[in-house]
Amino acid sequence: MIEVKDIYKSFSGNEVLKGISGKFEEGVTNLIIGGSGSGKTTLLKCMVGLHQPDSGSVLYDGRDFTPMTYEQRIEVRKEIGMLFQGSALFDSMTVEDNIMFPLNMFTDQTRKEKIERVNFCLERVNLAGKNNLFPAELSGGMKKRVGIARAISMNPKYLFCDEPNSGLDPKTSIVIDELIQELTEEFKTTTIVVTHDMNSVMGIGDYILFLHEGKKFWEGSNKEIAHTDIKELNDFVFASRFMKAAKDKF
Ligand SMILES: Nc1ncnc2c1ncn2[C@@H]1O[C@H](COP(=O)(O)OP(=O)(O)OP(=O)(O)O)[C@@H](O)[C@H]1O
Repeated sequence: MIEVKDIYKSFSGNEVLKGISGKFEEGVTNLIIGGSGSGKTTLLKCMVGLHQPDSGSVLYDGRDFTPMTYEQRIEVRKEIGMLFQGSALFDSMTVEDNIMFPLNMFTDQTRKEKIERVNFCLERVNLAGKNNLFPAELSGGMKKRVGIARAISMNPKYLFCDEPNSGLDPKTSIVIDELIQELTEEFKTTTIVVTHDMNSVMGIGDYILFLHEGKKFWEGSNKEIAHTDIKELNDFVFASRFMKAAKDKF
């Protein structure tokens, strides 16, 4: 479980996060949603240590991450898998080398062990045998799946996904969402997905934290979201005419 407590973060006097708290349980898919500029990515970066919050704390199963030294953070970092926006694969490396990268960085496994792990991860994301392809030879959806394979290569306790559906067609987006949900349940990871994709919200949002202008405006599940009367949340979730019309069916 990851808990954030009263996180504040400003950039040059611009207060972006204004006291965010929330609990992200293991084995379920937790979403951070909100409009553009609401602070989702900033919160995620504060959680993984890419930004230092001005105040507040981030607890990884009770371990307070924010005051940790660089060396202590590395130990927690080894337990974190991260799927970056746009996949962030190394273009000059094969699929195999991309997935092996964290294993080379953080473990002293033999090459045979690393290849076995790469093959397991590739199989798990339905890309068995694609080891020697380069990112340029992959579709957007395949790149995401390689990104996921790399994110789970270290068998993480915590899995962060920043906009996993960006740039994907709706059908491929659902495949990626379902894969994230399956892996979360199978490996009991504490999974946090930053998204503004409404299909994801309705499909996999076990717990949803809605940010608006740097504040937590609402939290709940995808079953509850359709029945809230918070205007800011309704404006966000049911922004399109299609979603407005479909609201009563949820
Ligand atoms: N490194 C930074 N320096 C200065 N301002 C920043 C920095 N990072 C984010 N901001 C500002 O913080 C605000 C929130 O940005 P953030 O990227 O967290 O929003 P978001 O909800 O993830 O938006 P989007 O959905 O568009 O990615 C924006 O006003 C942005 O300009």
